[in-house]
Amino acid sequence: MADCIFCKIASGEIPSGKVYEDESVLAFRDLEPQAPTHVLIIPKKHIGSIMALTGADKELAGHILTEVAPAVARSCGVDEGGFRLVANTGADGGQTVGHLHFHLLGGRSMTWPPG
Ligand SMILES: CCNS(=O)(=O)OC[C@H]1O[C@@H](n2cnc3c(N)ncnc32)[C@H](O)[C@@H]1O
Repeated sequence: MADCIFCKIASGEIPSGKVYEDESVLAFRDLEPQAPTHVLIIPKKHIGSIMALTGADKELAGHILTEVAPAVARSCGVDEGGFRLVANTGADGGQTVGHLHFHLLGGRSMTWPPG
């Protein structure tokens, strides 16, 4: 999507701290990290949010959850200590960038419930 900042990162128009990339997914460090490890995992394809996923995205979604997130967790060294994987969705969910992304936060203890 032309005016989507994460699409611009996915295309390389905007630089990012890449930690993982394949043909369909990109992961990069968050600009304002909320934990020692704070990585965003995004589909390169523009999908607005969790609510915009369709059956056609099942393989992509499964790839992110079963392969990419674990690989990023391992590469960031948070797989054993534990991490949080968050997809903020919509206004009440705190989503400010309208391109589906999963926050992978680790390196410190997380509190519950989330704020
Ligand atoms: C309030 C959470 N809102 S959010 O769940 O929508 O998360 C958006 C996240 O994108 C991050 N972000 C915005 N622009 C960039 C960028 N150019 N590079 C890396 N991270 C970015 C923000 O710091 C924020 O954590």
